[in-house]
Amino acid sequence: MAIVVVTGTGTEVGKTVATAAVAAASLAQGLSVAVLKPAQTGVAEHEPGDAAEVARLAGPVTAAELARYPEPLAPVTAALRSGRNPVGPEEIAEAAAKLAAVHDVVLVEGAGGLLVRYDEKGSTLADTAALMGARVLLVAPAGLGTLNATALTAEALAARKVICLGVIIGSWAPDPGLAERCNIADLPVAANAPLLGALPERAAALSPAAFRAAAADWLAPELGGRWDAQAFAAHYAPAPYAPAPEAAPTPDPSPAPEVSAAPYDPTPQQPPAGTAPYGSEPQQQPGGATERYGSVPPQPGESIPPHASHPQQPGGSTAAYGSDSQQQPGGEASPYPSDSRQPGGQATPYASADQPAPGLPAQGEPGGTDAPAGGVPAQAPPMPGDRFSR
Ligand SMILES: Nc1ncnc2c1ncn2[C@@H]1O[C@H](COP(=O)(O)OP(=O)(O)OP(=O)(O)O)[C@@H](O)[C@H]1O
Ligand SMILES: C[C@H](N)[C@H](N)CCCCCC(=O)O
Ligand SMILES: [Mg+2]
Repeated sequence: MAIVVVTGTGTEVGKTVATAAVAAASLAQGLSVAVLKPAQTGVAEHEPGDAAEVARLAGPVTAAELARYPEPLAPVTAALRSGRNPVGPEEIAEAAAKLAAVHDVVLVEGAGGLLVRYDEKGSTLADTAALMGARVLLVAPAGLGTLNATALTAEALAARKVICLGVIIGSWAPDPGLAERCNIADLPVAANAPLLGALPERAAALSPAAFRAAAADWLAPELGGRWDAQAFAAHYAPAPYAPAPEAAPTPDPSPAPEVSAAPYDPTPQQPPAGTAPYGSEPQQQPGGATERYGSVPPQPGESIPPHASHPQQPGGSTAAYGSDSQQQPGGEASPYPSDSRQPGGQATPYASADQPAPGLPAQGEPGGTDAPAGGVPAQAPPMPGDRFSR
């Protein structure tokens, strides 16, 4: 009934694991699920491919592959080198349509990123999604470098008028760094689509039973889960930016250099090594602080609101995506809260930055799936596959 294409910012970002989570959440809702991996590369004939991995983790799905090429390469390259036929968008669309006729949800997992070539014409998964009129889930890493790849993928989708349902973080570490924490707010901006989930780093290592029990904790209600984007953002929000205190001036013990009255030399002087050559030397501020952006430097004790002009979600709020899970009080796009509390002082289900979020097991804990999902919005049971066709 609904065909959803799962792409990523690249290879090895967690598309298969995310596909398995979406499949598991759908199965738990009583939906029938098919997984189609049009071109499986880098896997020998006797080995399980990505579709089989989804079935292992998620449960009883129909797992389909159209072509398999042993070398770990882009599909068209692997096909040509192996002497086998490439698969193109028409063949993929036809197979997906057949599966969609008898399943509620069909998840089509690409190979690598969106613009990887499938055939000699240069057809890509993006072209295939456009041909099928299917929506796309984008799996992205959390860390530094993800924003550019996410924005590029979003642009490529928009250029083909393909709708991105949202972003899933393919692997969320128990000890995320500053970039990862900031990217919770920045990824939806880069993608121009909401954040719809985050899979814990060790998700694929869970037993199938633990994976199935926890999958809904990692996915937003739009994907059949109970993951709360706002609570997740509040829990992991980084501390507001605070400039390092200025170092107290230290007395210079060396004697002052003697100044000799040199005769005037009219030849141009070379700038000292390390000086910017283009006349764009940042202005030096009193006190030695370098101000690059022309704004007034903070005074001691004055704090700067983090990303005060952070752009809002499309439409000024996140309601455009059929969920208000990311909406902030007053319709503001998500700022970076400075503590782990919900507006109004209510503690989030994420007790502290040191505690794993629900469904995100701590190191060494098996599963960790029984944490309460306090504050989770109630979700009406969807019609088969309808969440993907809004
Ligand atoms: N959340 C996770 N927990 C545990 N392992 C993970 C997780 N995400 C990814 N991995 C591991 O990282 C590797 C890449 O993940 P995955 O196979 O999902 O990537 P992919 O985006 O599907 O790549 P491909 O382009 O080959 O299809 C796999 O070995 C997988 O087991
Ligand atoms: C072998 C690998 N795991 C994927 N199946 C194929 C990834 C192709 C990536 C091509 C590229 O973007 O350079
Ligand atoms: Mg994969």
